[in-house]
Amino acid sequence: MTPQDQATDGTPSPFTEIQVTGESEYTITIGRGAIERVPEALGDRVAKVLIIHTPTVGKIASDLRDSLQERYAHVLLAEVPDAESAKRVEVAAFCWQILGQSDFTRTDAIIGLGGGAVTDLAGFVAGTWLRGVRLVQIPTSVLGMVDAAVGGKTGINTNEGKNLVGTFTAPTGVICDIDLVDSLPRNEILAGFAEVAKCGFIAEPEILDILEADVDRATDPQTPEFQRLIELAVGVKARVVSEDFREGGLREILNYGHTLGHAIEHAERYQWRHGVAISIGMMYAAELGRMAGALSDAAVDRHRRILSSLTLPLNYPAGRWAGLLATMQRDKKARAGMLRFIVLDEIGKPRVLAGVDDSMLQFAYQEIAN
Ligand SMILES: NC(=O)c1ccc[n+]([C@@H]2O[C@H](COP(=O)([O-])OP(=O)(O)OC[C@H]3O[C@@H](n4cnc5c(N)ncnc54)[C@H](O)[C@@H]3O)[C@@H](O)[C@H]2O)c1
Ligand SMILES: O=C(O)C(=O)C[C@@H](O)[C@H](O)[C@H](O)COP(=O)(O)O
Ligand SMILES: [Zn+2]
Repeated sequence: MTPQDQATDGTPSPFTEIQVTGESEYTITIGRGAIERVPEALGDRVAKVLIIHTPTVGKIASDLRDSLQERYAHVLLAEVPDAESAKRVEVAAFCWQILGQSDFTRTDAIIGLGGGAVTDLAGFVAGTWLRGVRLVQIPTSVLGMVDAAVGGKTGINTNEGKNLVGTFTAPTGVICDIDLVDSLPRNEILAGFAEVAKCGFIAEPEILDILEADVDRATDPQTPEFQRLIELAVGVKARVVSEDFREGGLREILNYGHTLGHAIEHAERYQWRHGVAISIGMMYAAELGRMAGALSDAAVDRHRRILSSLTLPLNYPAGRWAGLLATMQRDKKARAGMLRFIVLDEIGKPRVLAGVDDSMLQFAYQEIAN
């Protein structure tokens, strides 16, 4: 991962550019006004573009269509249901139908515009149409910018669980235009910061220092601290994905807090924000890390302090353990029926914890149950 402040022709770039390398190579462009870089991200020889978006960003989508129409023969919009309702096979089929009826070929492209749910769906559609067409992600939520749109994981949900169907589909470019989060509700900003804090806990303590110094400035899109945090979190993700795109090992650290977090999302019928569920999941993983013997009380308290400063929840009802445990058996990190968790030995030192007996899992749950 190489942050750059110079464009390839040597002229200074007004944007921060972070490269993903390895199996897939692409640039993540960050900054106010970065949406002007969409044509570069799409690349040459594209004739048709489908912009998949939610109603909440309809105006951004139609402005983007108008600007791209000067350059591309056909620019279409596909408006899909909001939030997790987008991540359903019926919605993917609706998008495939538009692509089929518009004769999209392998040189055409899809843009995912919206929160993480839409970029997950758009990525899945791009990865499956003709076995893969070009994809540019334009996240409009904090969570999309620092995580969902950035690393090439795509997915939809099934009745049995979260993200159970999906692909690894690298985008040809990711555009994180900070202007786009100006309309994002405050509670969505804070939920997105769960994934920012996650990057701090697993790999980048500077993130935690900035959050602790002044959480209001850190979460205000008008401040330099906000953009710095987006860049730091994207940097963590880009570094990990560059080394292990297909989650053979290292990439699992990005799943910190997700084993329980995904089970909570399932239990709440996907009505909870992802970041909110992950906050509880990280508190649980911290308790587990402490019980597994390594994470200090001070580090667990640091989790508690930082997540509550973001007004994120830390607890879940005591009586729900059996159902959560059953759902966690379907976690993608499980191997041969054995649950595996990401835990920390200390801040910035994640590892896999496997083969834990149910009593320890339940004991850790009691620490976060209310
Ligand atoms: N693929 C990955 O690596 C990855 C990583 C993290 C999360 N995810 C997935 O991302 C999803 C969560 O993403 P999210 O938190 O962005 O949720 P989301 O996509 O549901 O967006 C949250 C809400 O904010 C609205 N919104 C988005 N941008 C807006 C804007 N600029 N102005 C006004 N409203 C706006 C959306 O319409 C939605 O109502 C989950 O499905 C999660 O599983 C995927
Ligand atoms: O990019 C990854 O890898 C992650 O695990 C990032 C997570 O924040 C994200 O929620 C991801 O979608 C979870 O993936 P899953 O494979 O557990 O469904
Ligand atoms: Zn996540």
